Amino acid sequence: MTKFDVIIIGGGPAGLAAAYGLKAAGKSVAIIENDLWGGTCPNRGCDPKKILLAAVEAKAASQHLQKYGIQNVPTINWPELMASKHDYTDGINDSTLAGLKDEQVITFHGTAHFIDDQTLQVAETILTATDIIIATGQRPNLLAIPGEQYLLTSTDFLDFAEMPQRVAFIGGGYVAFELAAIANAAGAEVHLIQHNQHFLKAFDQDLVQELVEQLKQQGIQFDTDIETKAIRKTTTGFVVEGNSGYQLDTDAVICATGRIPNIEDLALAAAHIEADRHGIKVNDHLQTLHNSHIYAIGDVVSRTQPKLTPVAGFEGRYVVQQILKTDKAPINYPVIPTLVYATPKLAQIGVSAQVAAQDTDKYQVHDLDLTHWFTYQRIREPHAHAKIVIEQATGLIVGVSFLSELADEMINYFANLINQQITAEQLAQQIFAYPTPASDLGYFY
Ligand SMILES: Cc1cc2nc3c(=O)[nH]c(=O)nc-3n(C[C@H](O)[C@H](O)[C@H](O)COP(=O)(O)OP(=O)(O)OC[C@H]3O[C@@H](n4cnc5c(N)ncnc54)[C@H](O)[C@@H]3O)c2cc1C
Ligand SMILES: NC(=O)c1ccc[n+]([C@@H]2O[C@H](COP(=O)([O-])OP(=O)(O)OC[C@H]3O[C@@H](n4cnc5c(N)ncnc54)[C@H](O)[C@@H]3O)[C@@H](O)[C@H]2O)c1
Repeated sequence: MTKFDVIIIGGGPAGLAAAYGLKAAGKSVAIIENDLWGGTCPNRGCDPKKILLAAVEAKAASQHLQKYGIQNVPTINWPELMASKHDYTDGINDSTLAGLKDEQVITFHGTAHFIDDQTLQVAETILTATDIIIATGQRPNLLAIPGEQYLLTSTDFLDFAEMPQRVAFIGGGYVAFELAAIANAAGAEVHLIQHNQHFLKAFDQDLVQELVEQLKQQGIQFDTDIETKAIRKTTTGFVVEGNSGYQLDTDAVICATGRIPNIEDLALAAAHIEADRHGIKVNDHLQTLHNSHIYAIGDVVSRTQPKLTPVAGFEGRYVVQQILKTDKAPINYPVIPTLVYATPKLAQIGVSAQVAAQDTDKYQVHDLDLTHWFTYQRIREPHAHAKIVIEQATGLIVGVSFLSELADEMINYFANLINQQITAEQLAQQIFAYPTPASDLGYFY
């Protein structure tokens, strides 16, 4: 039996942040991973998606400049683009593992499960630790319907050797929107099948509708109020069968109906760890409910904050401080930006315009059509729109919704303004390079 100060289960962004922090502080640290080192984000999530998006963005930028100096819209060469993705992703597992070994973090490859609240087993190896951190993330939720064996996931899509002629996405959340935009730009006939009429629930619904309209104009078909009942294989492809006689012929069906926590293999009961369908239950120190020395971090945690890479890293760093006892305060999340990487991008942070509208004594909403602002006109974006929520008493920006190709950059500037509580007067004391998206910031107050 080998004993460590800390054992971490899961080698994704959450587990790695904790491992490096604890090792740097002198702890003996082991980390266990049962699949690819690096986890979801760099292997089959954020990063590969964003590499594919590079070509999609270039195509969209050219499209917007037709008749404004660019002739002919480029086409996406999918195999070349996929090779560019592999250039990056193929090395992640080995480089992550090498990085851990360089720092003398002890690595185990295999599926970990609890024997008791201080003991874990990986294959034949028994490990014990003073503190244990669960960082096992989530996986796609697959619909339990006839033909479920034909359902593909975001992981399959991000590895497509060829782009199918027709692709159907089930779901109306982040994954469906982002991957549908990529497939459509790559030339596929795309359907997005949603069981109700509500897309991207956490975002400003006016801006969501504007995004949907733009994606429709680009060729994506939105099939709403369709409960998917079955997937049937045919000689040429698949048929998606839904209520009210819905039938869609397609070549690939991607199930994007949310993600579920990786907890089944952990034998949580052996350590009296409680979980629900959203993940492991923790207190506001990220400790599991009955064991103060067992923590859970990242996507596997049952919590209201969005399940994103920077949140996983934040929790990893927080738990390091908890274990080192350098910080005893409950976790205090900053305001967290969220972003849908479609064409265009949709971003949100802080108080939404809908919430602000319920309390007009407290908030004021600036509803800004940005289409004719120099920044957006220069690149000939067909439509750019922001809603800025200002707190009346302080004049501070407390919430932003942003729809534009530039929303990914802008939302981070706003994250900084909001989290640092920067006033219009303080901003006026700064000089930004001009003309840039950042040099517009003063006009949003
Ligand atoms: C398609 C897609 C796109 C995304 N895009 C973005 C984005 O643009 N921006 C963003 O912020 N977030 C994005 N995300 C979310 C982001 O990937 C996750 O929030 C992040 O990876 C969470 O990190 P984590 O360490 O908690 O979990 P993970 O990265 O999932 O890592 C958990 C690790 O634990 C391992 N594991 C599981 N069970 C066991 C076990 N019993 N024993 C040993 N190891 C185990 C898994 O193999 C995995 O490697 C995206 C996700 C997907 C699927
Ligand atoms: N840009 C980003 O930051 C990013 C990108 C991709 C994924 N992610 C992360 O991954 C998570 C999962 O993304 P996702 O799009 O799979 O989930 P999601 O929760 O964003 O969306 C799930 C969608 O599936 C629909 N749905 C749920 N149950 C259904 C059912 N039984 N039948 C039909 N439709 C159903 C929901 O109405 C919703 O539209 C996100 O919540 C986020 O944490 C983040």
